Amino acid sequence: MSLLELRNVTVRFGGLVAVNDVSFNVEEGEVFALVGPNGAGKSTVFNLISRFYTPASGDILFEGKSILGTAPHDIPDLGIARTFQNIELFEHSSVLQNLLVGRHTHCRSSFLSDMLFTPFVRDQERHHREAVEHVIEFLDLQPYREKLIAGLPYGVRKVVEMGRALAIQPKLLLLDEPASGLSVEETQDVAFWVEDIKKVMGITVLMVEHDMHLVSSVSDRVLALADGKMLAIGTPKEVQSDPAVIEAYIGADDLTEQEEAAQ
Ligand SMILES: Nc1ncnc2c1ncn2[C@@H]1O[C@H](COP(=O)(O)OP(=O)(O)OP(=O)(O)O)[C@@H](O)[C@H]1O
Repeated sequence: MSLLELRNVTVRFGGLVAVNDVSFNVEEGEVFALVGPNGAGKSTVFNLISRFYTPASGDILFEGKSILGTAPHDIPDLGIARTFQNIELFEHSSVLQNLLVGRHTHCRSSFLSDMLFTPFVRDQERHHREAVEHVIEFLDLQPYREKLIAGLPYGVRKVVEMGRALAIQPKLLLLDEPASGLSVEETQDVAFWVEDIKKVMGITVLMVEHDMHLVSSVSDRVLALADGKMLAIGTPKEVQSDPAVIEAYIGADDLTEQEEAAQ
């Protein structure tokens, strides 16, 4: 059984087919990348798995069960955590607080047990702390733990965003353009984190990424999309040399050049 499976998924926005009959499986323990030119449907696929969107047809299975009946706020409870392209952190809270907030979406205590601070709540609290401390250690965030997000460099915020998702201790981590806006050195760090998330933490990773160098260096398998359709699926090498993929990227470049020339 695959960890995640999309079966013939189609998404429409009015007359536009943003995702067109897409099927793929993500196996436990792999790093799987979604690539494709702008507007290919990558973010829409992420938003489907997060349950922000519901497909017009098809099914999405996590650990063999359909998640289409699961509300977006219950998705982390299944073991799926995500980062966002435009970092979504509490700007005026510390790194530690942001990571703890991530954990608390997992909290199973009731309002009454919280108020009474029962042994169950104390146990949960300790468990949350331990999980967060582990992530801080893992991502080398120790120097920033008490710092407010608002004062941190962009590259560190990206790492905190990843930490917030990891603090949930997910089975599947969705990384939405983890290298966007980062320098070459910072992107190399992301490659190391992704490798360690897979090898040391044993977490399966599904990522959307434009940086093909990063994609080739960390991904086990890649799915290329264009105009909502599947173009190719396979190892990074197989996908990069696929004629349909090359064509889609060249087509996209031509379009960008035409748009630039028209301005
Ligand atoms: N909420 C929405 N309402 C209407 N159209 C949408 C919506 N979200 C996405 N689209 C359209 O669906 C198509 C796929 O968009 P999507 O954002 O999934 O592409 P993408 O591959 O993630 O692109 P990028 O790399 O630029 O982020 C695009 O044509 C986009 O304009």
